[in-house]
Amino acid sequence: MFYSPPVVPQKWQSAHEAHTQAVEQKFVVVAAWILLITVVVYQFSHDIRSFHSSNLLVTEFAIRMPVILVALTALSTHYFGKPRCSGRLLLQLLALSLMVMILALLLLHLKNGTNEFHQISNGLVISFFGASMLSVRGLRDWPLLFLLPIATFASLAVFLDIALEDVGPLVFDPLMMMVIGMIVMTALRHILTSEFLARQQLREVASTDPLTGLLTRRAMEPLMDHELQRAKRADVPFSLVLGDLDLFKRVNDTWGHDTGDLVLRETARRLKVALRHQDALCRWGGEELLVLLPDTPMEGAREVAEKLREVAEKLREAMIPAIDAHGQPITQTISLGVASFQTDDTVEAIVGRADEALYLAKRNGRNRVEVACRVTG
Ligand SMILES: Nc1nc2c(ncn2[C@@H]2O[C@H](COP(=O)(O)OP(=O)(O)OP(=O)(O)O)[C@@H](O)[C@H]2O)c(=O)[nH]1
Repeated sequence: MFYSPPVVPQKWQSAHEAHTQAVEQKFVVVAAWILLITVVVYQFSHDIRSFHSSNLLVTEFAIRMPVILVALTALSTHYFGKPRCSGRLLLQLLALSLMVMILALLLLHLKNGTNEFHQISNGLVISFFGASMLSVRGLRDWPLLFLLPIATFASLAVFLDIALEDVGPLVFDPLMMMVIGMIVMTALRHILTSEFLARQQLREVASTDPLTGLLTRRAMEPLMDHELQRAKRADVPFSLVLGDLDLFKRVNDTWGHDTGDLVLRETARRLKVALRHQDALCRWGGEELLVLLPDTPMEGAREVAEKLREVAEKLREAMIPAIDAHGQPITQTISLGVASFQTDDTVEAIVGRADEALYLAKRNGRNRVEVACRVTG
């Protein structure tokens, strides 16, 4: 195939959906302004356009009304937040009301036998192109935006005894514009998706520690902020566990930096497997790891920390094949400090308390868990 459209991997599907919705929200504002201005201009520019059906002015205005109302609704949603309508729905309504308007105008002029079809034909070309540009979701929108209005129009034409042969030449150009519009919109959508994928890849590189594959400290900070806000708003607990590999310098000094890296990587992998899906584990510093435990009070966090300590301790058996060349097993343990959210907390304060608890764990002999004291106000 000469062209393959960008494919969004499963893991980014929901982020891509959010991105598409954000694009739709912006797009709808531009589209609403353009439609509002053009429809109003067309309503009041009959003389300039040598459009002589002034007796149909009121009927035409009624036919244009749905577009005006949908555009005003879209602008009101954007500027005042009310009514709450999704961008996609508004785009569909804008495109649909545009199609209904232009086909109804065509029907009106055909029925009344006016001779201004070159004007109507121009309007059809512009409207069909416009509606196809509003179909942000591509061909999925096509049946609703084109098939339904055109089928309704054809049925009404037959019902009103309008010969469909007379309509054919009028709709040929607009249908071509519809095809062109769909192609342009598809290309635009693919460009937007490619940009989204490039941005996601960059973000993933920036948020992943290359040695351990864990989140970086920078990626963890917004997660902690988010959890702090949620805890304050919804009164749900959360905890942090700060872990530090014990006497890690000795591993490096004895076995070399490469083996140190291996121990660090394997510890990180095993701790990650031991955590729940919603927990976040990051490399906080050199050989320091930080765990964010949402919806977890102090006691639960202590249990998790104890489990992590045991997992790290078992690393000794796991590492034997990896360091077989040296002929000796590595003993690697971890000390952990636990701190939980308290009213009026800040992220820095919780991390600070977890750090103090970790310091205590080191002082009390390493390979142990300590819990930060409650700060009473
Ligand atoms: N191999 C390797 N070593 C690292 C990495 N990051 C930090 N380190 C080492 O980790 C060691 C940390 O040593 P210290 O801070 O003295 O602490 P420790 O030896 O772990 O002793 P305690 O923390 O008191 O138990 C240093 O030697 C760092 O060079 C890394 O990415 N790879």
